[in-house]
Amino acid sequence: MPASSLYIGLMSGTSLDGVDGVLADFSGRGIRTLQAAFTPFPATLRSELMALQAASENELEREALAANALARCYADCVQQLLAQAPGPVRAVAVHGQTIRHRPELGFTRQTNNPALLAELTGVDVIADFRTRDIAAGGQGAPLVPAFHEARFGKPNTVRVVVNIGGIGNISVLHGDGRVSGYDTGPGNVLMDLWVARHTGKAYDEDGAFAASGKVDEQLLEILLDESYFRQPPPKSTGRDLFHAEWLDGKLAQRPGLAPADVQATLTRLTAVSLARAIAAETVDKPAQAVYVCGGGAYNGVLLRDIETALGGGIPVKSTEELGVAPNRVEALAFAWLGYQFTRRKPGNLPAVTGAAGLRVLGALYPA
Ligand SMILES: Nc1ncnc2c1ncn2[C@@H]1O[C@H](COP(=O)(O)OP(=O)(O)OP(=O)(O)O)[C@@H](O)[C@H]1O
Ligand SMILES: CC(=O)N[C@H]1[C@@H]2OC[C@@H](O2)[C@@H](O)[C@@H]1O[C@H](C)C(=O)O
Repeated sequence: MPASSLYIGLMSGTSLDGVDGVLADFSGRGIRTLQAAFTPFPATLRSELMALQAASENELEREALAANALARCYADCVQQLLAQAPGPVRAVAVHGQTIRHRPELGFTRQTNNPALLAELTGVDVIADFRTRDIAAGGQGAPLVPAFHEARFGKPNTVRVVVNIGGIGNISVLHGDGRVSGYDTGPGNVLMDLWVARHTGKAYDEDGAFAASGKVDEQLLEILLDESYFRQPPPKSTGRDLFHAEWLDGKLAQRPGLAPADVQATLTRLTAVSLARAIAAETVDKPAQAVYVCGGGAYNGVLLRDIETALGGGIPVKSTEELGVAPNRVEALAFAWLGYQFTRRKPGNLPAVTGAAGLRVLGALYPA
């Protein structure tokens, strides 16, 4: 019997909202998503994962316990997908939960318990996708550009794929096989933090809170005065840099603003930092369109801000137009990375991460 071409991809990203899963088919032509599922994190796990983003008391033990709880959430998501699978699933490819990302120190940490996940699901698990790229001198991130090229690339067409999760990142598909990309800075992470502080909501639904305020140009300049934005690629970032203390330090330089005005300005910050990165990477040939994925694709104010920041001449669309719903792209990317692993094909792009060469990414935990 030929090996199954069905894979499950799981991604739980910097927003810490839960785990997105897809069941994908890599048989024949194309990459097809058959089903999708989402398992939200219980509030206790979410707050513990948030706490583990920075040094704290007894963190070794707490990380191990959080990894066990995380594996149970992953298993729940996998079970939902297995129940709908038309045949046996070859492997589950799981990102894990980033709790530290310090490539400049030679490490990144995605907490996880893939052995427990294999035990709970009875399916091969492929995990730990970033460390090999870092071992080869790379950033270990972003990894999605190779997948974006495989799924969304079109010959002789310059396309930009923008992921707006907690962190923002771009993939520029130059249409001639070249791909560039990097993390641009905050995606939703600062907006989420601010809206939660002032309204108690987890995120700014369709940018409504931002729309009720106005951008403060002075604060925007203060926020943009961050060396990360000026740093040349390869580069990647996370909550290690863009956290509450970072924001509060900036706001202290421009006190007394209405909360809605700060939200409007944070939305603009994400848009401007993305647009500047896109412009810098497409100087020789402008992009024909920008395709947005990640939760930020559901924020209309942010999308309009990006279009304006790009100068108005480049259409900003959803990856839905290319056949993949925005909230499925990252999980599908990990299913693809799992597929690459089983074929012993590389998952990284040295031109993006800065690694010394192409590498097979991941480690196998057999069922
Ligand atoms: N309807 C909506 N309106 C506005 N924002 C939304 C909406 N839905 C989702 N979001 C935003 O998207 C975020 C989740 O995005 P996503 O799941 O892509 O992030 P992630 O995968 O955790 O992060 P990363 O890609 O950085 O690892 C939410 O925290 C929220 O800020
Ligand atoms: C270290 C880490 O978890 N990085 C994430 C994060 O979320 C978005 C951005 O920062 C990106 O670099 C990456 O995720 C995607 C899946 C990637 O590797 O391409």
